[in-house]
Amino acid sequence: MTTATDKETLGFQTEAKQLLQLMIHSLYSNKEIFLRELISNASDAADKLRFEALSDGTLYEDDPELRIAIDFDKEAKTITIADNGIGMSKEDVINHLGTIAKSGTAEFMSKLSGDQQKDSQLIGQFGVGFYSAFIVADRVEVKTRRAGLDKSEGVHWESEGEAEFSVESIEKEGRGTTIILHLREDSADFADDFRIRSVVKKYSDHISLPVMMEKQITPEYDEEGNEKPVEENLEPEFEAINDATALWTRSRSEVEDDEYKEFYKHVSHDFQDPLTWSHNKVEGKLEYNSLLYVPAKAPFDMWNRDATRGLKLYVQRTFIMDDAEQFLPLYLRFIKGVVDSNDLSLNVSREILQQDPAVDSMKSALTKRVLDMLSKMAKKDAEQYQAFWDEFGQVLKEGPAEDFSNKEKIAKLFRFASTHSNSEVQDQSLEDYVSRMKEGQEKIYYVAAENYTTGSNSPHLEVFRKKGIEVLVLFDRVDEWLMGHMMDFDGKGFQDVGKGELDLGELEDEADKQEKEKLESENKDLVERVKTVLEAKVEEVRVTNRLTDSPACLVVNDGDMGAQMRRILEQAGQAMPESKPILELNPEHSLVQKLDQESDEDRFSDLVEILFDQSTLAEGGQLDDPAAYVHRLNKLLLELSQ
Ligand SMILES: Nc1ncnc2c1ncn2[C@@H]1O[C@H](COP(=O)(O)OP(=O)(O)OP(=O)(O)O)[C@@H](O)[C@H]1O
Repeated sequence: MTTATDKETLGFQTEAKQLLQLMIHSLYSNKEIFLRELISNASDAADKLRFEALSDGTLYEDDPELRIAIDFDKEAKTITIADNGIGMSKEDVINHLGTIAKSGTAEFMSKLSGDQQKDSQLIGQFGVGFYSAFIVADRVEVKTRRAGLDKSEGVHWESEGEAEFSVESIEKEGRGTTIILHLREDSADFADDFRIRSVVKKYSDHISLPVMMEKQITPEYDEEGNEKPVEENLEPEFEAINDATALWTRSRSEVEDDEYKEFYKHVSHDFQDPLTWSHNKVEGKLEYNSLLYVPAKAPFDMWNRDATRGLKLYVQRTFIMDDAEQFLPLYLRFIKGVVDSNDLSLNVSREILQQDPAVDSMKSALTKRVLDMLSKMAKKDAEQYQAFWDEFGQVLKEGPAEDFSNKEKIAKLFRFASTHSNSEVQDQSLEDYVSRMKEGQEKIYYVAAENYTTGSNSPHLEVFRKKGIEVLVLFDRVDEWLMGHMMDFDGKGFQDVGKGELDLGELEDEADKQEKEKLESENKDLVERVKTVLEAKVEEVRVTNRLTDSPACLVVNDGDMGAQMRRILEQAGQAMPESKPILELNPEHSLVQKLDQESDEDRFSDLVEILFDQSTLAEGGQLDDPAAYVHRLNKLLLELSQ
């Protein structure tokens, strides 16, 4: 009997095509990971079925024992991986196996350089999934049927991993997905019992689903040492080739580091090893297991607020949902892992999670775990912690605003660039800063700028350099906003060196104060003259002893927004209330002294305008009228050269 087929040939989405090519070339040296990826997908499919079956038991049909079965054919050079999980409908197949419906794909694609070596690292970060089949196969077939659909609604997908794939309806008795890999000549050695077993053991031992293979018949010998004939027509026997217990339910002492690492790759779809992890069993009022990982690299979509985040939630070993974001605060969104609760109901939904007080207690306990894990890492391995900080520091900086109760703990994890290390690497902790504070120093000083160079060369730092006082140089966009939420650390307040009158507290000696008063009275007239010129532009003019090399600088009033924060908000198109800076003059500087002696009012006013504009430029600001500045400067230069 022949039936009309509905076979259609479709083109891969452009990104999928590019990714396929890249993957085949770049993952060549680590071919065996295809098996991990396909087993991981099969295990996810089993989890999804288990979850849907909670509300509709008929989905199990008459096949409730979930498993993955692997078979191979040496002659035909094929490997077959079959699961009886949720399966896919025709629409699912077209959507999932013809496109890459992942957030961050476009961004990922734009980062590719065309240099295979560099790109292969990126692709690892991106996660390879189903397409990894094409690393070893030049033709891949998928036969699948979604649980609950009629057996006539099976689908056959096939592709050679070039530009196209075909889909066609088929009859499929059992639900779930069977993937047949037609191995490339150079990968034919994977069609081998020992090879498959060892790869599965290596990568997928921890999967809670049994991976079954046909038992090999061990030859038996008679007393004379001759091999006994094997019984014909013997039913093949299958055995699980992996451990098949959920890794997080095992005790810590039984789990090897390599197993933790492989499990991480399974839950996170990451390609690299995690930096560290924390595995805990909690008993008492609430009972749950958690296994939390810190990835080595930030995902591409970390800054996308809609990006997936959160843990995999299990209830009594049953998978409930991916991306359960209720268990960790937003500033820890980079953490991956599993939480398995004994208290929640199997019918729990996202809405219920949001209201459940037990979830709140778990969230605060898990948050502490993560913070402890990070501080342990910082103490144990500074290099590793630095790698973490470089990737995730900026996210962690959202912490004090979101999580007031852990403010001090989070602050201990921060690292900043500082005048102490004289480098833009953010590797100085607040504890270290405090331990280096000068006798009588009451505040933690910082300067905020567009970048490290502008910050560290800011005129505001001159007096601090002179007195040997350390200043933190902040240049991440979130920094000033962060400082707005920090208040203090270890009882010491934070002070923006570009804000308010210079107040060095106890660090200023009596001689300094007297000197300043003397300068103020000596320069009273000058200050008044400058004020008249800049009346429209500044709030106030005063003399200062904070400068050594620069003639002048701008500061903002204590209660006002810092200049850098203002610039960021203005760039983002926010309308800002009018606010004028304060101009501080260094009366010791010869330019300022010359200014004082200038009797020509026009020339005086030009010089003052130039000083003002230069002070704006020195702190990384932009001039309102750059052409006027250039014009005045050129006038001066001409006079000089005459
Ligand atoms: N064995 C399977 N059973 C059911 N659905 C599957 C199976 N394998 C893949 N899929 C579907 O195809 C989709 C794409 O799989 P793929 O492995 O490419 O990406 P992923 O698993 O979503 O993410 P990653 O690339 O990070 O692994 C899956 O999300 C799933 O919906």
